[in-house]
Amino acid sequence: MRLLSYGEDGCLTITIFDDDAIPPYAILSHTWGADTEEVTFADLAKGDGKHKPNYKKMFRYKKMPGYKNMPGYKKIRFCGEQAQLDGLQYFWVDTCCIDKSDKAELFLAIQSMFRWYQNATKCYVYLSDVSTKKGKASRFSTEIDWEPALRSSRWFTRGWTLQELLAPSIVEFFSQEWKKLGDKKSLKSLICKTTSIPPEALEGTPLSQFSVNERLRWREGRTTKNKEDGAYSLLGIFGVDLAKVYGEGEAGALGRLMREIDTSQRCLRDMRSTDPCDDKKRIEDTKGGLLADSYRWVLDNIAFQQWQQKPYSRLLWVKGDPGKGKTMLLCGLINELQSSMPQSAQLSYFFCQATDARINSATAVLRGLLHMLVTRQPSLASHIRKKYDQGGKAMFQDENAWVVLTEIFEAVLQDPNLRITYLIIDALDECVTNLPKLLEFVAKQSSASSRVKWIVSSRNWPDIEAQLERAGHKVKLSLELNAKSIAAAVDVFILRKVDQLVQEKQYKAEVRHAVLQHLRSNADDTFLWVALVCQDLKTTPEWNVVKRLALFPPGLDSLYKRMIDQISDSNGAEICRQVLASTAILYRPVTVSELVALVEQLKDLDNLELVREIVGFCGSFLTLREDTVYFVHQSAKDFLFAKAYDKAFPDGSEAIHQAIFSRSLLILSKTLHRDMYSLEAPGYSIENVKLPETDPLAVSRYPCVYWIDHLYKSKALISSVGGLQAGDVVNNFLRKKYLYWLEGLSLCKSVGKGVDSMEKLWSLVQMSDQDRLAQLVQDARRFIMYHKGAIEGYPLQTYASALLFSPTGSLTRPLRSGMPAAARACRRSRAIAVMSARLISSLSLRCRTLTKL
Ligand SMILES: Nc1ncnc2c1ncn2[C@@H]1O[C@H](COP(=O)(O)OP(=O)(O)OP(=O)(O)O)[C@@H](O)[C@H]1O
Repeated sequence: MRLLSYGEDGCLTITIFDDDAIPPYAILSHTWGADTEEVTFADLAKGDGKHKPNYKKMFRYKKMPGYKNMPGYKKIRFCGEQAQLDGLQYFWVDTCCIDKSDKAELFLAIQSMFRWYQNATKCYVYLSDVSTKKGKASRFSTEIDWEPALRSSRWFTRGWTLQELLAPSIVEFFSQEWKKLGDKKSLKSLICKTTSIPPEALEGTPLSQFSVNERLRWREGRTTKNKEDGAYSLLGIFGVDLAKVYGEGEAGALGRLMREIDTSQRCLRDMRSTDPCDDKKRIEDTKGGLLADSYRWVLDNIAFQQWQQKPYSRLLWVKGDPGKGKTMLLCGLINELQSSMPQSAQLSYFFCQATDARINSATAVLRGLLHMLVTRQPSLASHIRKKYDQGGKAMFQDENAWVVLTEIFEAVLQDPNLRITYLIIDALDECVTNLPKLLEFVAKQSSASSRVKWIVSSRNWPDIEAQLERAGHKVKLSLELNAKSIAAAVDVFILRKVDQLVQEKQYKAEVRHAVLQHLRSNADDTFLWVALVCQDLKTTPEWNVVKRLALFPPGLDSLYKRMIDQISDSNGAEICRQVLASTAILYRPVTVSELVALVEQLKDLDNLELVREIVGFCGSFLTLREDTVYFVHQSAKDFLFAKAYDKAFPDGSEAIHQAIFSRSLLILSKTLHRDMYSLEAPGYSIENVKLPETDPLAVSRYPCVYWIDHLYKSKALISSVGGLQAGDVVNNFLRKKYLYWLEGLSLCKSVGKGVDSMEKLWSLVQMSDQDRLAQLVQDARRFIMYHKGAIEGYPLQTYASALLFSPTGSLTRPLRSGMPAAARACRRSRAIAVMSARLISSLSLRCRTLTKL
């Protein structure tokens, strides 16, 4: 990048900087005058022919006094002097910092322009048609009201100035007399009215959060000298890149731009497995809301400060026992970093949760982090597109996904234009799939770039410790070693919780005192213990509170044991146990209606309120948020498996898996049928599918995606007792419902998961010794693998191209989705008639055209 500066002798100098060594600079935004008026790069370089631009090293151009008489020089001087006033040595002006005679350089500059404006410390808008000192002044002042002139300034009508307004964080407006009129913050309402750009876009909300149509509307009424620039000036705003083909015309350039935006949005959609912002909100909400006074201690912590301030400290590892507040601490740190970091920095985070299959694997972590990074800095998408344009959506999901994602991630971290970046991963210990790979990646990459800082959290697991030990530049923050700070934070938490109880339950002073005392003496610096006790007290009448306190022993495990004993001794013990055990083995949290459908014992309860009540009885383990059932905490689930297995699963967890598998197939057999969303046309794209008001798949989504996982875990197929029977059930289902199931998977956007599930089923039947079933499964597995793309994009292609292009000997082909033969024949002849009519009309049109020619 070339930058201008004034030497001590007052001469203008131009210097070239490598991308990774660009000093702070100011940037000018203006409208171009006639070509003869502007100072060009050639004007500056004139007479200095022996120096050719060289991007490798810095060098200086000698001053040339000739350009000083040019009108365009005034704005260069303005920019330089204003930069000096703001303590900035360097500044950039497009008229003379780009050598436009060099086409390659010009194209590169167009590509880099948004970033150059974005990275500028300040952007000065020079308004040559706005004056503060001419025309009619008021009786008391010589100044005139410049607002009308600003509103109708030419600056608001040009194409390129749109990105110059949006990209930099600080944009200051100046009149032709170099008088400051305000900045984009103080002039926000005037700018919004003039441009119809919403205030959030001026305040730094990432542009990707505005719809494509909305961003396109911002350019209405703006023009550019070259027609194609109308499209090229939007590249940075949409975070895409295009080859510059001057001569293709505006429509051609806009058409290419729209196609590129479309592909890049599809790529981002395909990569998205979750929205970590939503996960963060949900987690905070499920855990009862974030209390700032209970995490702020970390801001004064030496290890944290060392990580924050020292360039060589790049990885902060927050470690602690269950319930010590790590997740909430990271939520708080994210908030603090977001509000204190410069606008040019960015933050990407991910919360692992073992209970949720979407967010408990190493690939999900990388996908989540990458997605957030690219949304914040769209230019990084080029690293993903290189792979995506070849491999499509499959590259995020298939067996090679980890390899591909790590390659992309490494390229992103090495990108010289990567902004200062904070990467945060919570609960590494809850990454169920491929944790060792993730740890190795973090350990290696955390020292790869000085622009990237990491925070990770986990329990005190020796395996994690051993892997992270390999990372250089790391700092450890052990919650146990900061017992004093944690104790104080837990005390604040206790006070807040007790005050809430006092308010809600109107405790007398002595009850309040007793609760406070008990919590303080038994909490053992564990937030979770306090939260669980207070949750129980919420449903305890005041007269019984003091007595009940004795039932909460110190220590998380003792508390959980007490809770499970209590459930076992209650009237509804069996139904509660079923609900608890089923929720513990489900692959994701389910809604109350889904739970009713999946748990046999609940099926006769037609009143959902009763089911919510039952969940409430398991209240110390389960919690309801937005009608979805969650475990109160991972440690509660861990306790059931590790320390109360016999009580929760007296017949083994396989029995619960089998029960859910059976219910799943029952639900699917009842609800799956052809064209469940009435799409009708085989060409109906999944992207246009809207959820019907009453979703026929509402309770079938979970079974659709996970029935094979439950079958697998139940071991029913390979059991010597019920193996054959289970085989028959599967055989029946596949013969009658296989194609409907594929359509269902497509509507649930889970065809990729379906492919993995069929692999699992295939490996299972191979162990089962059931040949007929094995042949059917192998064929069905091939079918989904070969037609994955078509079915994924167009649910009804399951019955069209997928069947049409499968071999005649295929076992899946005759399944024909259970449609009676007569109806099939009738449908086929109708389809043939329609196709023939279309063919004839297209042929006759071509004949007419040929005759005319
Ligand atoms: N800053 C805080 N504000 C509000 N609540 C908090 C805070 N810190 C901890 N808690 C309470 O403590 C509970 C446990 O905290 P958290 O889930 O963060 O622990 P953890 O160390 O991540 O546990 P684990 O390792 O078992 O996942 C939360 O559910 C919440 O109720």
